Amino acid sequence: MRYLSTRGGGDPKRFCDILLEGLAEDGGLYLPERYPQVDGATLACWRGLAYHELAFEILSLYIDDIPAADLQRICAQTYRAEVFGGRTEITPLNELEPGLYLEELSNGPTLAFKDMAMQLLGALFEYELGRRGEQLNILGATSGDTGSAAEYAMRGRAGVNVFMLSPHGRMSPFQQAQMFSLQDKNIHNLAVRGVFDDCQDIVKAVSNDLTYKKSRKIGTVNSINWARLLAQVVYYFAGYFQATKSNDERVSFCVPSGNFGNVCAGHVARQMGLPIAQLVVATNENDVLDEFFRTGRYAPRGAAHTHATSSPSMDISKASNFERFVADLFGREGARVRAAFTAPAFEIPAADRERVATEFGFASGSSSHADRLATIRSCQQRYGRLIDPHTADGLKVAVEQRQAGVPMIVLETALPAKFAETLVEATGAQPPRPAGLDGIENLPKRVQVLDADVGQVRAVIDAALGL
Ligand SMILES: Cc1ncc(COP(=O)(O)O)c(C=O)c1O
Ligand SMILES: N[C@@H](CCOP(=O)(O)O)C(=O)O
Repeated sequence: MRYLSTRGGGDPKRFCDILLEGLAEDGGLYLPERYPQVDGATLACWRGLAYHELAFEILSLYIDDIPAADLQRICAQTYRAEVFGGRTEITPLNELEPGLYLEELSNGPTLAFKDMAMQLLGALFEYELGRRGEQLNILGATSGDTGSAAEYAMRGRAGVNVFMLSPHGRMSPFQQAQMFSLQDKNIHNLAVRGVFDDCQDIVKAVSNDLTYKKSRKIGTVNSINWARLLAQVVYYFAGYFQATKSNDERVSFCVPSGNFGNVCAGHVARQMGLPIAQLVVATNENDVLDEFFRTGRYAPRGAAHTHATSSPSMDISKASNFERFVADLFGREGARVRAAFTAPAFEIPAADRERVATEFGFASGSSSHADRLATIRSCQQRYGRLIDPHTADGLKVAVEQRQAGVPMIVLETALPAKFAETLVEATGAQPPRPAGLDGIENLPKRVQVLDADVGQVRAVIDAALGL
């Protein structure tokens, strides 16, 4: 399989090259030249596979530069019950009521869905860097969960340093503690005075300076990296197999969304032929994506118009991965994609708007603080299940968008323990904490606070590398 930039520049590349490269040289994001097609016979063979076996089957359709035996071993070592809360299914499906399901994606080490891909990415980086005898300096941006998942996946790994930018004071106390309490020498936390989008802009600016990127060996763990998305495709198949008995059935997914990585993985699964009826994008008050799906206009907002909400990991107004979907919508016309994503905003023609829903199956909705609290409460009362504020955004929108006769799967993107304040406001009680995490907020913290300034970030990287 070869990979091409959404903006059409550069030559086709192989998987392991783009794994280490992250952002494409022309500022675009990598996509496979085509989506491998999965027919009924293949689905029938995959039904009943263990999660790591399913992961291997899907990954091998996209990765032809790692020997099969090695990839099989990496998948088996990554997707083990011990790493994912003792659950052998890895992403168990819970029936809330007939036709409405919650797929658990947050049983990994940092209690959010990011672990699903990040654990694999850590193993892939270590494998490929070892093979090449190289080092990688990861520059990442987080609104709360990518950061800790990446740091837990990369801590102590040979050949990898992590520099993680986060919006100063905007993550929950638990999220901050998870990241900032790590004392490993290869982990560097940089809190930026700004919002997540400022952090992501800095990551892209540093990566777009090709001389700097090459000389410092800068890579990425954000969903900028195709490998992140590819790993996330697997749990759409796993959810589908658990919710259905035959491959003639269709299901819909509702996905709490911010940077559009998670639902973009669903889009890839659907393009491969997984029988998905709808992909429902659920946003919080930062509803740029919902606005697009309702109106056809994509208008990213600045920091002043990005609200601090009680689902803070989705406080994003410039959805990086949206470019991948638009590349498919525009028939991979690189120049058109570049024009759209270098403009302050863009609007798609009416004919394309129709295709977004009919050909690609997208729908959307948004949720507010009051909705979130009400949904957490009603989910606990009706189904006896505690959910986190991001998952609540998803459940609220899922219930609104459900279609008769089509099972709806809501992706659970984090555990309630990460967002105690909102859980207490909704239910009056502290959410339970998995063992070993009591008092994490009181541990000593290691973090540097910086302005939203590319120069300051580069200076920290250079100092850490002894340059
Ligand atoms: C808990 C949680 N839910 C939802 C999202 C949104 O996912 P995405 O950015 O892939 O759209 C994030 C952040 O990415 C998150 O951390
Ligand atoms: N919500 C994310 C934001 C970054 O998203 P990514 O999927 O591009 O890594 C976070 O928790 O950091």
